Amino acid sequence: MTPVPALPPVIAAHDLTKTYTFHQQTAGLGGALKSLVKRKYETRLAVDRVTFDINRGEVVGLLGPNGAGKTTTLKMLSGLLYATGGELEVLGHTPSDRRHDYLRRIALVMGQKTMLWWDVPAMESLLLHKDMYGLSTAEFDRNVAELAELLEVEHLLNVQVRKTSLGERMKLELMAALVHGPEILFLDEPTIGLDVVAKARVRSFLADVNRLRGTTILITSHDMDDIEALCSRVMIIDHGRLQFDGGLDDLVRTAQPRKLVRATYATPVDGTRLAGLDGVTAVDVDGQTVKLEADRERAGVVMEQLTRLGPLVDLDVADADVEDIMRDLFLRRSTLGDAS
Ligand SMILES: Nc1ncnc2c1ncn2[C@@H]1O[C@H](COP(=O)(O)OP(=O)(O)OP(=O)(O)O)[C@@H](O)[C@H]1O
Repeated sequence: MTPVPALPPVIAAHDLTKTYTFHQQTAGLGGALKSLVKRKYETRLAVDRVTFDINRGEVVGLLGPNGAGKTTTLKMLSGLLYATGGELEVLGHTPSDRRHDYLRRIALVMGQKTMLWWDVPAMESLLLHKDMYGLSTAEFDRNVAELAELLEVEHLLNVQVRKTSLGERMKLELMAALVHGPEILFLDEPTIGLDVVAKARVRSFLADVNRLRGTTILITSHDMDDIEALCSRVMIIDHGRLQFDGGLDDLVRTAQPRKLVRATYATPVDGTRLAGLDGVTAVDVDGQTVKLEADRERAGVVMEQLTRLGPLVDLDVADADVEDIMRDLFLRRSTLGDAS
């Protein structure tokens, strides 16, 4: 049998770099005048030699603390910013060329920016997209019907956008982004500010879009539930550098998260004795219950100590959730960085 040739990645970034050049201006009129005469330029390395490939149909989470370079990366991929170094090819295009046939195949949704006109119904904006992307009426009608049904927004299409709620507006934003049938969807914090129900709706919609249309999705989010629900692969960026690229499971293994331990005793115990133990943190004693966090490799010793504290009636050991793992990871890195 002839082997099936591997498909090329839809996104290929090699040593992708972005340095911002900007000038600092001191506050007030004096500062403004001074900066007119003598400008002091500064540079900031926002994305630093990042290399990755993404294949068609993947849903990848781009994670990192504030200021890590996530939005800058998405903006370069979608062609809003040019890269200052490295190579970048998306769907065979150089994004910053902003060619129409490239823009026709991608979409960028930024949770805090709107692409809908505020004072008119969303349908007006959708019709504008129809013209902009040269969609036939049949294609447009089909896409609008499919997306409106998936998002349950049929009743909102003819309502002035300013009269919709935040959650409703995000659904309409997603609709506007997807009406031209992009192959790649770049999402920057799509669930920011939404309530629990709206977040869940957006997540299941995105999962449907990926499954039904095969849309490749690259998403940034500070909400780990978004990532856990959608992404099998995560890339972690910190200080502009790619620190991890792999499965969510691998991340949990690599990060060696601490164990969360909860021990309940038949009588009140003096759990403070555990506070001095190597690898033990966050000891909380409440009468007959002791809660603590233990380093994975010290867990055995800690359990042994717990059994010696008193008559044990229940012992519960769990892994930290992904959110804790990320917090740990970034905290550890910044502490290491500060120390060096
Ligand atoms: N237009 C700009 N000019 C100068 N510096 C910028 C500009 N935009 C972003 N930066 C800087 O580049 C770095 C990366 O910013 P970026 O917005 O990509 O981070 P982020 O990971 O998306 O953060 P957040 O999670 O807070 O949205 C930060 O240090 C930021 O201050």
